[in-house]
Amino acid sequence: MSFLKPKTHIEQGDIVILYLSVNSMHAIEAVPTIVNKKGETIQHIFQTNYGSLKVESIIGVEYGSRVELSKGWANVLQPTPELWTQTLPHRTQIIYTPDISMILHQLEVRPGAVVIESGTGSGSLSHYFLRALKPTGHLHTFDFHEARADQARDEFKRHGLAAFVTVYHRDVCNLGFSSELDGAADAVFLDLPAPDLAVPHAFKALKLSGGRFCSFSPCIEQSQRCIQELTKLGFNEICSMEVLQQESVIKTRSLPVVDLEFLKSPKTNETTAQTTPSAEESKTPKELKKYLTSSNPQTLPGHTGFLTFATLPPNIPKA
Ligand SMILES: C[S@@+](CC[C@H](N)C(=O)[O-])C[C@H]1O[C@@H](n2cnc3c(N)ncnc32)[C@H](O)[C@@H]1O
Repeated sequence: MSFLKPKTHIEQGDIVILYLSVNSMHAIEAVPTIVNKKGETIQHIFQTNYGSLKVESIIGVEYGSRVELSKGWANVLQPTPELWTQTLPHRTQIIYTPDISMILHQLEVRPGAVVIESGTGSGSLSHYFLRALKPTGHLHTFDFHEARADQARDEFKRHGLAAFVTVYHRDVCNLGFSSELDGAADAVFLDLPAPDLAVPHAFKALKLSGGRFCSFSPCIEQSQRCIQELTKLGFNEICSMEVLQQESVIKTRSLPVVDLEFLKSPKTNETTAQTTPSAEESKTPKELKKYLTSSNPQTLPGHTGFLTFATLPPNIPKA
């Protein structure tokens, strides 16, 4: 139940983030025993690069504390959607925090909002929707892959979020969202290979008072087809964007400095020979000076997908 509200201490059954470093984290379930592949109940020992952890030992421990591993130590953290995205079991490609921040902002997801999502996938984005719309809103999430829908439903239950989400096993492109949801949604989000096929269903599901739409597509052709459908149905404020991270590395560097003082000297025919250094000389660095510099790192996170946003204005007839 560790996703539901802030807690001080780890309780049995909590999902706990075992934080070794910024690039090494694991999500573990705080239970003393587990069932192995042979069906035997065994003690829950979790292996890390810094040795093993007897999981029973963290039950009752304060969140944020440092715990001993057999060859080092780690911190035990309460999970947030951001930490979950970095540690969740991948059943599909997932959406990551930079794109998700833009999605939540543009869809104006807030407490009380009714949001429709498809596909559910690994539930990465769903956890952020749930945090934003609790305690009075609801997430309706759809996936046509039955095992994924079941796993997501089970995960939301174990995370204490079941009251705020309904998981459906359904092909939304062919069958649409449930008819009970017609005119019910404040926002619709699609992460599908053919989002254009689901746009008419999103149109139906949005409230008569209007709402926001978003589709995430790795390829621009998918976005183009989606935009054609949105335009036909009367959506406006249509906009496609990419969230790209541009990092700057700030460092003090020692750089060779060419002495350009000679440029200030008056150039007379007589003195030029003495005051102006030869081309070779002027290229020679005279000394190293320290400068505070800014540059881009060698590698930057690149393209993830195109985010297409649109608004359904109020009172568009849905005949
Ligand atoms: C890339 S994953 C979604 C990942 C998710 N946004 C996340 O962050 O974890 C796409 C999902 O869409 C589902 N899907 C594809 N076509 C679908 C359809 N027509 N109806 C419902 N689900 C569909 C797939 O089964 C898959 O689980």
